[in-house]
Amino acid sequence: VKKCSLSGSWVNDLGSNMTIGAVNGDGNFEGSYHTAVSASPNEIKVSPLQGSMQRGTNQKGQPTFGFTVNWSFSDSITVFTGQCFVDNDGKEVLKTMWLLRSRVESINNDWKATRAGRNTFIRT
Ligand SMILES: CN1C(=O)N(C)[C@H]2CS[C@@H](CCCCC(=O)O)[C@H]21
Repeated sequence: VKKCSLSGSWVNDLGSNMTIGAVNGDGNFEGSYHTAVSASPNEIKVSPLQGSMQRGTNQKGQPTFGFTVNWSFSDSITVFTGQCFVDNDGKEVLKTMWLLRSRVESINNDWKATRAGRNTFIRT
């Protein structure tokens, strides 16, 4: 039967690597995110992530989830949400959408402070 587990190591098409630890009884998890690219001029560092996945029998082994990456090298934060699928070749894949919120100097710049996108992760 199809079953997709979030724990372990993942890579996306931007070359970012993510490692997710064990999912606890509440469906919560922690991990780390290492990005290859950034909008920040600062030196890129590994950043912590924390999140939750839906549990319960109705997930049919392909659970939905959300997590937040608190960037350790820039004044920004990204929230991801998505679902863990087993694709048609039997491979696990995370289909996600994300919002990247950067700190801006003034409320007048709030309009340009949030970037959005889609992203797919496969297992490394
Ligand atoms: C590399 N990325 C990646 O793997 N994404 C899915 C997107 C959404 S988070 C962003 C990186 C943000 C780094 C911190 C900053 O530039 O403020 C970009």
